[in-house]
Parts: sequence; C-alpha cells; structure tokens
Amino acid sequence: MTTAPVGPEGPVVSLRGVGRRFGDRDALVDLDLDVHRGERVALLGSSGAGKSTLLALLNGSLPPSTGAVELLGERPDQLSAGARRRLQTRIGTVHQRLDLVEQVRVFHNVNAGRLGRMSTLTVLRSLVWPVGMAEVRHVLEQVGMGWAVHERTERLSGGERQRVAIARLLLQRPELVLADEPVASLDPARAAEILRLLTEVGEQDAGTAPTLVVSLHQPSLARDHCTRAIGLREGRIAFDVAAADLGEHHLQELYVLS
Ligand SMILES: Nc1ncnc2c1ncn2[C@@H]1O[C@H](COP(=O)(O)OP(=O)(O)OP(=O)(O)O)[C@@H](O)[C@H]1O
Repeated sequence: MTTAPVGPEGPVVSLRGVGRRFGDRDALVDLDLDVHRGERVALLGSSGAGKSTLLALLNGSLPPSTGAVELLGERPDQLSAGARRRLQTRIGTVHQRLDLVEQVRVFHNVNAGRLGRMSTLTVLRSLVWPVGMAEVRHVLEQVGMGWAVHERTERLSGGERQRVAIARLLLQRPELVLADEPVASLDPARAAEILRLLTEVGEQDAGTAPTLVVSLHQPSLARDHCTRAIGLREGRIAFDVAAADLGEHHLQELYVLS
C-alpha cells in the first residue's frame, strides 16, 4: 500500500475516460480531469448534471463503469476493501445530509473524524471515555463552536451542525476535501463563512495547501472562494475555466433548458 502523500507535481485527482452508468442512464460520460494540490474547484451544473456522482467517484465510494479514477496516486477500484478504507481516511467528504449522529454529544461526532486512524478497541472505548478532548475542543473553537463540546447534537441548528461537520473534517486532516452542496440551505453570510472554513481545512499544517472540490449553485461563491470552475452538463464537462473568469455565458450553457 502507498501511504506517502502525493508529490507536489502529481495530481491529487486524475480521471481518464471516466463514465458512470446507472441502468440505461449515463450520469457521467468520458471525463478527463486532473486536480492538483492546492486547487479549489467549484462544480457547477443543473440538477441531474452529475455533480454528486462525480464527488462519489472522487471519494472512492463509487467505482466508475468505464475508465480510470486515480485518487492520491491510487486506483480505489483496484484496492482491497481495507486499503480502500485507508485511502478514504485521507479524503474528507461533507455530504448535504452531514452524517452526524443526532442522539450523541457533539464531541462524539467530532471525534468520528479520526475513526480511520484509531483501532476498533479505541473507538469503542472512546464512546465511554472520549480520547483527545483537547484537540476536539480546539477544532470546535476554530469553527466558532467551542461552547458546544458537550451539547447534544440534536439541539443544534442547521448552521451549527454544518460547523460541527467541518470541525470533524479539521480533526480528520484530509489531503482532499469534497463537499456536496454544503451551503445550499444557508443565507449568503453563512454560506461565505462555511466556504471560508472549508478552504482552511487543509491549511492547518505549514506548507499544506488545501485541495477542495465543492459543488455549488451560486457562481458568485465560486468566484469568491475557488480558483477553478468546472461546469457539468448532462454528465459531460461543458467548461473548465479559472473561477475569476466565470461569466454569464458559461452559466447559460448550464442552465438553459435544451
Ligand atoms: N444511485 C443512482 N441510481 C440511479 N440513478 C442515479 C443514481 N445516482 C444518480 N443517478 C442519476 O444520475 C444522474 C446524475 O445525478 P447526480 O445526483 O450526480 O446529479 P447532480 O448534478 O448532483 O444533481 P443535484 O444538483 O440535483 O444533486 C441523474 O440522472 C440521476 O438520476
């Protein structure tokens, strides 16, 4: 198994001729894509364009139907289940549904960020005697939730839950951060704040530039927080431009009904 981080030159994500089919429907068609360390990529596209499918390929949870997906220098579809899980501990994903356990206290949810690095015994023991509380407190403070360490997760608002999910990511210290519409239900100020936090996840250690792929519906957020914008239309790349160059004509390509 290769565990060394990908060198600065090697792409964090490399897709060659990648397609994904569900039954008789093509969700993604013949994608070629490289993402390099430090890039912040916004994925734009109308509903059903293939954004979530692409993010599932990028976290190794979904194999491609055709072509090759390489993540952090490895082919997840060619790894054993154990090696794939280890690879996935190096990739942090924030889903729309956040995947928090509602009935437990916040520190348990944050501590789940290191599950891949702890033995099963330590995981079970930590349910009773939580480990690493100082670190948990620290990452919660980073997202402005230091007060919530012992709160029950079910009592938190939607925006607070989102911050807890990001604190969990901070503890995981992933090399690649993936986020599927993380700000879809937030007001503009909160949306900007969550994106700022997401771009900072990888900046904890000196010299570690964050690599982020995030699906968004608001082009202004892509321009403000990302370096690159990729438009998906009907499973294909419609454009791939510097985020600063994202213009009205790009969006028309995506959102005008055919
Ligand atoms: N598990 C699945 N089974 C069957 N079809 C699927 C599955 N996942 C995705 N699809 C189909 O693949 C296509 C792309 O879906 P995907 O969820 O990737 O789009 P999206 O761009 O993320 O859309 P949205 O913005 O609505 O979340 C859609 O036609 C969808 O119905």
